[in-house]
Amino acid sequence: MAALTLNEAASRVMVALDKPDAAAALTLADQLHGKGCWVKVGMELFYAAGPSIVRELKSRGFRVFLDLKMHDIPNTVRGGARSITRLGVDLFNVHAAGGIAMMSAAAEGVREGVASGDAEHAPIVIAVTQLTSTSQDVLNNEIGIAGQVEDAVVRYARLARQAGLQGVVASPLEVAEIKAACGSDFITVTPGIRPRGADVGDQSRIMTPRDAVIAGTDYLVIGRPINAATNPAEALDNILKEMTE
Ligand SMILES: O=C(O)c1cc(=O)[nH]c(=O)n1[C@@H]1O[C@H](COP(=O)(O)O)[C@@H](O)[C@H]1O
Repeated sequence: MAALTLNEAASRVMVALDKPDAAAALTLADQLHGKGCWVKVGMELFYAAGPSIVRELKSRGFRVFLDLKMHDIPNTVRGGARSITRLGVDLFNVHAAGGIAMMSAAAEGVREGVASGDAEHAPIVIAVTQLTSTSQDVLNNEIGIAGQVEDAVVRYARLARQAGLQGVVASPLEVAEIKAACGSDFITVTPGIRPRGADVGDQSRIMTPRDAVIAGTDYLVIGRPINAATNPAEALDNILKEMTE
């Protein structure tokens, strides 16, 4: 495998703007401006700042992953997906646990949003498999799903593919099995990234940035190792350097 250039590495990093309001998120975004990374807007920021934060980030030239993890009846998810598509995000997610009908409805909502003429492009839609905070023990003994985490993840990935979605969110630990089951073009977006020595926090299924690249993941979602750093730009630079080695 050829080593990544810094630009290639940056285009595969999605920095989670997990901040309490628009001002804090935009301060962080401005520190990352020009690096070539994506930004991710999740629940904390979106519920505080609303759709306008997506427009602000798009106007600054960022590619935006809207992480609202929709999980509802198909009709509701279809409408949500239509609204998100009109908002102009580049990628968004739903929960695979909603099943094939729900995930297909998300894809249908995207088509409707594009057909309405209000969207410039169709966002990529991916499905969350098992959250990276879920350990083998919690899966088996708390949630009550038997078997290996990887098998549960691959099962959800297959459902997402069947529903016509373009990829999944999973841990980088599961990328090889997902690609083997769903094809190399099936996109893997992987949180649970921790540089060596970084605080693991509430994550369970983790990998270093370098190992995630070697595992063949398409996108690395990185939050606290960058957004809680004293110097986020420097933290990102260090991670990009590691990814290219
Ligand atoms: O969909 C996600 O982005 C997501 C799925 C998942 O399984 N695990 C996960 O951590 N995430 C998100 O990825 C980010 C990880 O942040 P850190 O743990 O701070 O690096 C957070 O914004 C999470 O909401």
